[in-house]
Parts: sequence; structure tokens; C-alpha cells
Amino acid sequence: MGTGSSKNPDCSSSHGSDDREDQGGGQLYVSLKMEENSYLLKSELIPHVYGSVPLVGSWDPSKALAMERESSSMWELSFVVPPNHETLDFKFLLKPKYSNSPCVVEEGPNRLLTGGTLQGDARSAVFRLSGGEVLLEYRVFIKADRVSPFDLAASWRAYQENLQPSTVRGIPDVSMNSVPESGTENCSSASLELDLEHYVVPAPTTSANSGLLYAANMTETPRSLSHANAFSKAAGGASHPVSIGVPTERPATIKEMEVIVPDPTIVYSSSGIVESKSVGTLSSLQKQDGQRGLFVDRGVGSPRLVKSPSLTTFTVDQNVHSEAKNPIPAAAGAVAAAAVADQMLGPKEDRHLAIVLVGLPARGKTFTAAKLTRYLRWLGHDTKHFNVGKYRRLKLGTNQSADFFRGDNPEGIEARNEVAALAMEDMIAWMQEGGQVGIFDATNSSRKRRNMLMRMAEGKCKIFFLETICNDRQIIERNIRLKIQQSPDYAEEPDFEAGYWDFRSRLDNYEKVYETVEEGSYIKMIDMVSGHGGQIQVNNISGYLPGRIVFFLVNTHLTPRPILLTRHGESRDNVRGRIGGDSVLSDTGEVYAKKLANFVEKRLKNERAASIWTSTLQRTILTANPIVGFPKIQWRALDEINAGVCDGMTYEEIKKNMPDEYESRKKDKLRYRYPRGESYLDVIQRLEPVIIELERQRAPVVVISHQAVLRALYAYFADRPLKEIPHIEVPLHTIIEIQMGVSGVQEKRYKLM
Ligand SMILES: Nc1ncnc2c1ncn2[C@@H]1O[C@H](COP(=O)(O)OP(=O)(O)O)[C@@H](O)[C@H]1O
Ligand SMILES: O=P(O)(O)OC[C@H]1O[C@@](CO)(OP(=O)(O)O)[C@@H](O)[C@@H]1O
Repeated sequence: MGTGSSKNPDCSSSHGSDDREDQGGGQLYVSLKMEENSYLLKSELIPHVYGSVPLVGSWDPSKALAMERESSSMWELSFVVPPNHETLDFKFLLKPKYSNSPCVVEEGPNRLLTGGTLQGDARSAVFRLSGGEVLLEYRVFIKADRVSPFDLAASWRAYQENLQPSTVRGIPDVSMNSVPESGTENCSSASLELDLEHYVVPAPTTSANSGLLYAANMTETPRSLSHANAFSKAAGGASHPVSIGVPTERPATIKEMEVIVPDPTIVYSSSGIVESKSVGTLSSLQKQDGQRGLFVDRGVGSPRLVKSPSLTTFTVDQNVHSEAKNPIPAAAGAVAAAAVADQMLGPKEDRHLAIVLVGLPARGKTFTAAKLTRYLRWLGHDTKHFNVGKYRRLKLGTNQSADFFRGDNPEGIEARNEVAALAMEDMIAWMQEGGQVGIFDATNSSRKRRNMLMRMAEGKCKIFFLETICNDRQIIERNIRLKIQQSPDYAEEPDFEAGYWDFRSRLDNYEKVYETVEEGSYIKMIDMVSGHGGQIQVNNISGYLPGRIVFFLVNTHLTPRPILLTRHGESRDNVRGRIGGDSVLSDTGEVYAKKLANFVEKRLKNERAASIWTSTLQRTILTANPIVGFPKIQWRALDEINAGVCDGMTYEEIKKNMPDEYESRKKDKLRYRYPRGESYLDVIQRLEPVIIELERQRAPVVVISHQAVLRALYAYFADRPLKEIPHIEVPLHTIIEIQMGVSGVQEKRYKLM
């Protein structure tokens, strides 16, 4: 979007407006910049903008908008002009930072922007100071782009949801910014081959290539059969998938993560504040806190710095790892406090949740179940996907013809009910051992079958149905073809057409007996394919987790688009080996920034609406700087893991000066929380809105962020278990392209340097 005013294919700095007209209807996104040539002289004067619309003060200098310092010499301000104010008169003015002396308005006539075009040249801003004796001159850069209401709404929502003054640098968590094309002149030194394939490097063997695999193969294996290797042949050898793609390994469970919580009666006895506590036990000091009903999720660490309610100093608690009892079902540390509360407070059966899929074949049930499993596991909920089709194949073989699925075939019905009951029994048994969310994936298309499942779940787990309905004939046709290619049911059918007609007739058999869900608690996804136009119906759904699931499903869709993940260019702190900080780029990092701009321009050349997301730290903003033609959004949620008291140190310094911290982190990098900082689990929690927004976006997104954050984001797409996250390789100067599509997620990597 808005590419017309800033696209710069040949490194010139043209400001053409070629495609502006056909993007009409949007609002005007204006970016103003002023460059000082003598920083020292003017550091006491803050440039402001005021003008004809209320947004910029309606010509009232006291309401002028302050510009922000973008670098040592550049000031910046961006804002959106509503469509009914497409003509904007404005001027720059300087306000003294510390005194009440009057502000100074720039010389010359008003500047005028009409319909996104600047009238006249972007002349320098000249100010007369000290009674006219001193002249100050700033170079001015003005850029205006049309923004579609869709993108604006997305950015605005992101802004609203995350806007909190940063405690670190006093700037908004998320802000919109569009940087002009300065810095691209030197693009020859950073130019890329025309053919981007030249830069492709192999993705790791555990990469996000689930699109290449059939999701049902990755689901649970019947307990009764899991030791009998003889059955794996019947399942097309898929009972223990070990090759690339979605790992079958579930995330760390309670046992692995030793989730320990205090006695709920103590927690809720007084203030009623709920704790999400990831590990450890109550030390005596913690117990004191506990009696006030207040606990803090401390992550893990070396002897912790604990603040006692009665002490004003921090004391060292040596007992954190001592007692380890009383595990709470299923909270794995990354899980939000509200989920833990639901589990601790609610009726026993509510501690486990069964999500029962319903729908005709080829309606996206397995796809949706796999996606939901990935999301819930990533958030730290112990989740398993039980696919009755896989049970059937393992029990009865892969070569069942359409007749087997007829509604008037009593043997077929009995055999199908038997494998469904077996899968449900396994799911419930697993929940009784502590499993939290079971996703039961089958057509479950008759009321009778669903009644059977409800009876089995009674008193054991909460249950809701998730029905996928699709009314679009073309999509169903596409889904059928995908099925024939992917499903082990047709793996041994050499004739595609024969497979196709068999599957169609299986579908007809199901359609004859299909009864849509009208009973119990349910969510219906109706035509939720393209990201607009579909609907979600919700009946009798309550609780934290079901609520989150509805929110997740509302935001997901199948529109193919790439998500490009990259770390910032090498920073000066990277060179010095210092962690955290907010340093600028090294020379090598700057070259990467230019190469990345070049790459983005080539890779996204056919995209009208894409956006660039950065953290609020300089090294990502500067990496995004040379990219032109796309709006940029800064998210605080994308900031690097907060290293707390270790921020700015090298790993060697931490090892030498804080050996306990160093060792604790080495032992459990996932849950280790830097004193006054964050753990990886904390990072995952704050990235959840980013994941939802990435799912919701229909246009490509380039995410320029940091090592720890990208490990966490990548793990979501690649379905990597939580405990691997802190060790995933995310090298500098490499782009991980995640292709979201109708058959899942695929990954490609480019190494530019
Ligand atoms: N909500 C949906 N509606 C329609 N099609 C979908 C939906 N979600 C995913 N799909 C598509 O349906 C295809 C087949 O889905 P699958 O999950 O194997 O079907 P089912 O389990 O219902 O037989 C997927 O590859 C995907 O492209
Ligand atoms: O969790 P580890 O492996 O320490 O990786 C995170 C670290 O990566 C670094 C580089 O060492 O990220 P970044 O590249 O954003 O500067 C540190 O700032 C950060 O603390």
C-alpha cells in the first residue's frame, strides 16, 4: 500500500504517485521528518508541527504535536489524516525544552498537502532566533501514503491493545512509523542477485514444513497398539513419524516441568489474588507472602532475590528448590493465571477439556484440530490430538472403500463406533493422568455418536463440539483433491480418479446421515476460509480456555501469505558480546539492513499491502529503515527478552560475577527468569497477541525482531516443543520465510550474508 509515493526500484529517490489513485478511499498517512545539521546548537529546541486540522492543534501552538528524535540528527512525526480532511495546512515550530520562552514558528508560507501530494517543494524549515539574528535551517522530508481502512484498523487495534508508556524509554509500545527512503542511495554495496533462489539455504530438519505432511499422521497412536510395531505398516508406516515436520513430542508436561503450587486454600483465603507459579516451592519468605494471598510467578533461578513484605531490602532465598509436592494439573508456567485459576477453582471435571470436532469429510477438521493443538501447546497447555481416522487405519487397515462408510452398513457402523470409543477412552485415560486438553477429531456427524461421547465424558471432563461447515463448492472440491493426495487412505491407490470417485461416494454416504450440532456446548465455524465473510456461532461456551479458543478461531483463516522473520542486522552490542541493551547497528549490520531492504523489495514486489513490524529497540528500527513502500509498526511485545540486572553484560561477565545465575540459566533456560527481567516463558506469554495478529493478517508481514523473540515465534509456526525454544537456532542475517497456506505451514530460509 502507498507504494506509489515511495517505491524506489532503481535506488533513486522518486516520489511518484502512480498507483495512488486506484487505492482511493483510504486515509492519509503522513510522515514528517526534519534533519538538524548541528545537534549541539539545537538540542534545547524541540521541533513541533501545528496546522489546520484538530489532530495537529488547529493552529494553536500550545496543542502542536511534538516530533520525536529518531536519531542524533533526525526528528520524526507520523500521523493519519481522516478522509474528510485531505487538505492539510501546517507549519513547523520550535519549542524550548526547559524554559517558558515563546516558541518560534518557521519562516515562509504554510505548507500544504492535498490528497496526499505536497504542494510545492519540501523546502527547508528556516527559523529566526534571537530577534532575527540567528537563522536555523533544517532539511525537511515529507511523505504521504494512502492507508487502507483494513490496515489502519489492524494497526490501530494492535496499538490499542498494546499501548502503554514504556517504562524503559518512555515511548509508546506500538506506534506507526513510515521512514523515507534515505539510506538507499548506497544500495549498490548491498545489492542482491536478481534471483533470490541464489540465497536459499536448507531449513533445519525439524522445520515448519507441516504442509508437506498429512496432519492426521502426527496425532496420537492407540495405547493398546502403541507397542505393537506390526501395526505401523497398516498405517502407512506413520505411527511414529520421525522425519521432518511437526514433532509428535508433546510439550513439557507437569511432570517434566515440576509445576508446584501452594495449597489453594491458602492462595484464596485472603485477598483472592490468583497465582500463576511456574516452578519451585514455597520458601518461608514466599509463605509469608502467601498468607497475604499474593504470590509471584518467579520462574526459576539461582537463590532468588526475594522481597519480603516486612523488609525493604532484598534477601537471598536459598530454599526455593527445597520442597516439591502437590502438582497442579496442567499449568506449565507459560499458562496465564486465569487458566490456572479455572483449573484450581472449578469443578474437577472442568480441569480437563475435550474439544470434539464435528463435520463432513474434507471440511478442515483435522487441519483445524492440528492448528489448535499447536497453539495450545505453544501457550503451555498440555494438549493432545486424537484422530479417529488414524485409529481406524491402525486397527482395520487403510483400504476401506466407500461402502464401509454407508449409513446402512451395520458392520461398518459398529467398527467405526468401536474405534471412536477406543480413541475416546484413550483420551479420557490420558486426561486422568493429568492431560489438560484433548482434541477428538472425527466426523462425529450423528447425534447418536455425539451422545455416546458425552456419556463417556460425563464427570470426567468438560466437553464442547467444534463443527466446521463449508458451503463453498469450489473449496470443497479443492479440499477433496488435497485429501486424495495426502490421506494414507489413498496412498496405495495409483489411480487418482478412482480415489476421487471413491472419496466422493464416501462423502455422499456421510451426507445422508449428517446431523448438524444443536445440542450441548458448541462452536460452529461456518465458511471460515478467507478471513472475511465467514461466521462463528457460539452456544453455551464459558471459561477461560474455551474463550481463548473462540478468539483464536475467529482470527485464523487460510489465505496464503508469507511471514518473513528476521533478526536485526548485527548490532554494536552483538560485536562486543553484550546482551540486551539498545545499541545501533555495526557496519556489517548496516549492510544487512540495506540487503534486507533490497530483498523485501524483490520478494514482495507484487504485494500491494504488506507491513513491516519491528520492536521498539533501535537495532530493529534501524534495520527496517532502508525498507521503503510499506508501513512500519513498532511493537513493544517484539522487544528482546529482558535480561534484567544482566542487561548490558557479556555471558562471560555473568558467569564470573553471578555464577549462580549463570548456572541456573544453563540448567533450565526455558523457565529461568533474569532477576528483574524475563524468562522465555514470559516472552511467550507476551507474544500471544502478536501470534493472533499474524494469524489474522491476510497480507505479508516482515517481522524484524530479536533472537529470543524469534525463537518463540518460530516455535509456534514450526510446532516445536516448549523446552526446545531457547535452543532453536536463529542466525543473524538470515530470513526465515513462513508460508501460510491451505495445506499448512512451509518454511524456506534465505541467507543474505
Ligand atoms: N474451516 C475450513 N473450511 C473449509 N476448508 C478448510 C477449513 N480449514 C481447513 N480447510 C481446508 O480443508 C482441507 C482438508 O482438511 P482436513 O482437515 O483434512 O479435512 P477433514 O478432517 O474435515 O476431513 C485442508 O487442507 C484445508 O485446506
Ligand atoms: O537466550 P539467549 O540464548 O541468551 O539469547 C537471547 C540474547 O540474544 C541477544 C544477542 O546475544 O539478542 P539480540 O541479537 O537481539 O541482541 C541478546 O540481546 C539476548 O539476551
